[in-house]
Amino acid sequence: MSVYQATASAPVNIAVIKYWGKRDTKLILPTNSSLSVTLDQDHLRSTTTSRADPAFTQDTLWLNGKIDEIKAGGRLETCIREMKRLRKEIIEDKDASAPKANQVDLRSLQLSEYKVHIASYNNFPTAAGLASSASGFAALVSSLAQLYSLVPPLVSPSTLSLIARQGSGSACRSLYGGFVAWEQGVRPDGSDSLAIEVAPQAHWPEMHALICVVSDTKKGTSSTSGMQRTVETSTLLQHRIKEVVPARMAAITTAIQQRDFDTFARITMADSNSFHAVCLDTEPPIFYLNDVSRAIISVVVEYNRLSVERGEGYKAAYTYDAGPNAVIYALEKDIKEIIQLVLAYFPQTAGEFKDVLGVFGGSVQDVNVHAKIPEGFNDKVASKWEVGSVKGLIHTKVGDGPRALAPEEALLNADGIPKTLA
Ligand SMILES: Nc1ncnc2c1ncn2[C@@H]1O[C@H](COP(=O)(O)OP(=O)(O)OP(=O)(O)O)[C@@H](O)[C@H]1O
Ligand SMILES: C[C@@](O)(CCOP(=O)(O)OP(=O)(O)O)CC(=O)O
Repeated sequence: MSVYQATASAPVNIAVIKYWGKRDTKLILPTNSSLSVTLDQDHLRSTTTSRADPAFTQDTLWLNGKIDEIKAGGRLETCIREMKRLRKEIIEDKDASAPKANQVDLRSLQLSEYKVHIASYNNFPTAAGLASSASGFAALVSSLAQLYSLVPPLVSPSTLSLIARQGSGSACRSLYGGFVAWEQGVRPDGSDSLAIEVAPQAHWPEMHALICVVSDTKKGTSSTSGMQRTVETSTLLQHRIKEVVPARMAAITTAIQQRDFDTFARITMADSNSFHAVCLDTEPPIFYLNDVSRAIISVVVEYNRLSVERGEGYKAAYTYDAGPNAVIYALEKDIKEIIQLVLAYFPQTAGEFKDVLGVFGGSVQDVNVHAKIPEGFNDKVASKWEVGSVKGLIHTKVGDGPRALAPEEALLNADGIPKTLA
């Protein structure tokens, strides 16, 4: 009997214009458009295998080897149901004699009527403010799209993004590589609230990112509940939605198209600040940044001041999601200097984090030997922190969209059970 199984991986994305607020919590329709950079899956990714089988008795999902309950009416159920519906609508209803591999078994069920087993694995901490829900739901939708043959040119990533969006808003942007906008849309049914590609990865491959992991534990206020509270209580959010974001979306799109890093950096930092300002304007206030986050901001601000003084314009852009971890965007030519600077203020545990060693062209036991403050930098802007204040550094760059993986990469065994559990 045929095996109906597919594996896909999907990237994390980190927004430079932040999504914060829903106008419809069930359909996950945002109060403003947003824009992100997709990060390289060679570093951070979710991998998901989906399998449809007439012998399965219920839809089941394992996340990192543990069953994740698919609650009725919940986000996982919505995504799985919508992918089955799309399969039925686009393929099965159109062609009763659909290709054999997509067709029937002894009980005359269509593929979309089989129950599915899904195994997913994140190669980085889940629910720690590293956008696991974004890569996770994008990988889920991508693996089901492969399984159900809902692939281009029949189905575009934008169409799939409509479904990933209902898993987690930011997930819709992980359906594309490169630079991606999530257009808020106006229709009440959400059919125009989708992701579009602003520029592919190849347009600006020099865009690198340094993730400073300040905390890898579960955060206090989830994005979902935090943004809802902001919508209900913040007056500043209304100004952000109406006046601030639309102009920034247009300006940063142009900056990306023109590969204008200085403007890209100014807008990115301004929007991170605006997002954290509306968090503070929430009742009761929400604090995602901590003292380490703020020290990183001070270091980046001084670095940019020096860069302007040198006539080079802004060279680093910090941005923070709903947690204390910093993502610093910078061009490839400057990333080494920035990593050296970060090491000078936030020393790493010797021998542990090797994710930044690539730029130093070799391996040493203690990455801290590379710490260096550029000449002319006012080193009083922040104090030097203890080892471990920044727990890890991940050097990555702009990356591609979801990938279809080979059968050998499957996370399910021949019985449709995660290989790690068998
Ligand atoms: N690989 C995955 N497959 C399916 N669902 C996932 C996957 N990874 C994460 N999720 C879902 O996303 C939730 C975590 O989302 P949450 O928003 O709390 O954290 P985060 O995405 O790391 O942070 P943020 O979105 O604020 O950056 C998990 O509890 C799980 O429900
Ligand atoms: C701060 C953010 O990262 C918020 C992300 O929120 P989520 O997409 O995690 O929220 P839900 O739609 O409720 O799942 C900004 C962004 O990614 O644009």
